[in-house]
Amino acid sequence: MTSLTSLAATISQESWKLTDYIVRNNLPSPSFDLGAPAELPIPVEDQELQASRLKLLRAAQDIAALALGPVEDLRWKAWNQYNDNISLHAIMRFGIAEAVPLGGEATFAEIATKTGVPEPLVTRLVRHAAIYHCFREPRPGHVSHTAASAALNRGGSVVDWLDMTLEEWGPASVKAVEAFRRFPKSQEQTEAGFALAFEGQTIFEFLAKNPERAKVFGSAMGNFSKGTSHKVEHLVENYDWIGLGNKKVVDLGGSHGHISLAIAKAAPNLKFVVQDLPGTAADGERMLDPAFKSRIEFQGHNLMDEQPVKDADIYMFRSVLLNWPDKYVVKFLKNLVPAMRPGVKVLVNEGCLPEPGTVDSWDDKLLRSLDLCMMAMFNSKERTVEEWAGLFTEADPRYKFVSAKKPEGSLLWIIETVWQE
Ligand SMILES: C[S@@+](CC[C@H](N)C(=O)[O-])C[C@H]1O[C@@H](n2cnc3c(N)ncnc32)[C@H](O)[C@@H]1O
Repeated sequence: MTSLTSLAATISQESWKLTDYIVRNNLPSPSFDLGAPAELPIPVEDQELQASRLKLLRAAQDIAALALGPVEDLRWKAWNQYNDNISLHAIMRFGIAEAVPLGGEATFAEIATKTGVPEPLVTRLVRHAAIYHCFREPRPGHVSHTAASAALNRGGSVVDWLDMTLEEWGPASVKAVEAFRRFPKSQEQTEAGFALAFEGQTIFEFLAKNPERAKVFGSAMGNFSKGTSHKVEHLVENYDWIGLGNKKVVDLGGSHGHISLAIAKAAPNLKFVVQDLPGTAADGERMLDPAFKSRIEFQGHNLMDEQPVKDADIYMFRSVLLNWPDKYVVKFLKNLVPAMRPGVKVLVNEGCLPEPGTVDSWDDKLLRSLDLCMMAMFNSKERTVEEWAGLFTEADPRYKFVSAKKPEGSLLWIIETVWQE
């Protein structure tokens, strides 16, 4: 049972553990100020410290909710998320962080001149964002940076992440409830929240027509793959790629080939065919390190069509099937059947929804948020291990489930099936 005092004790205890590590290692203290580290300086591989950090985060969230009381908590949850996004969205869209010099100050009028946003609006947006520690107003009318606004000023993947989230995911999520009210049993991407928000287009059609948005998406998602929970090393180090020897792997929906490349570096006898929609495959081929040209080939291929590579030993889907409703996953697996021979494997490297209460609530929230995000964007979902196994059986009972394992620290599981006649 949690109470204000036991949560406060947890917060105090876990804060001390983290502070002790930071002080003993002479690391900079976490702070909102400009110059503070952009990430909490705790090593990602130190599981004990990371567990402390999770306990602290959970307890801090829970104590805020208890201090509000259930009704106020619900009220503020709904209200704050939308309002915080207005200021954050505008700051990102109009480049307000870039208009303030790092280490200096800018007046509201100067920011208005640089960004073209009227001064009264700049004032309202910045004063709102300052409450969540993005900018400071050290004296009336003058703006300086905090650690968060400085990160926006420096640009890079965090800005791409905000850009993608606020420009595309936000509108899709606002339309999600309308989508499932209008199309309650739909398994079509064209009836998802995203399509309702973007003139009936699927996200893939939209990105194909808007290359500048595709670039932002690519950068934001690439960064997600580098995050600890999705990093490619989990797949490289937790499957016996070297033991496969001299085999051929087809990487379906492999984008620009960064996953195949990482595996190719670790297993020098494997060859790869990276398949994606023609434009993406062509870009991947152009970008490929010439040293790998003899081992990694790119091929334009639509998942909707029959698999053209018939002599591979492994067909791999990595962060691809979660974008598709069940009926399409079954279709994609059926499209592989003409290429199957006894012993050929299909690997799926995707998230698996846990049984409630079996994983840390922070990870649980991340997975369940991804599940809702998949619903809003694609009318698809995150699946349990049993649901994955069921889709293989539905596609063809000759797919035999071998194993499902979750590498330590990874949110993506490695699910293996083998073809048996
Ligand atoms: C979320 S990305 C995953 C990329 C990569 N596998 C990874 O793990 O980073 C999904 C990929 O599926 C591709 N894709 C979407 N629809 C497709 C289709 N109909 N046929 C082939 N690829 C498709 C997209 O272009 C994109 O590269």
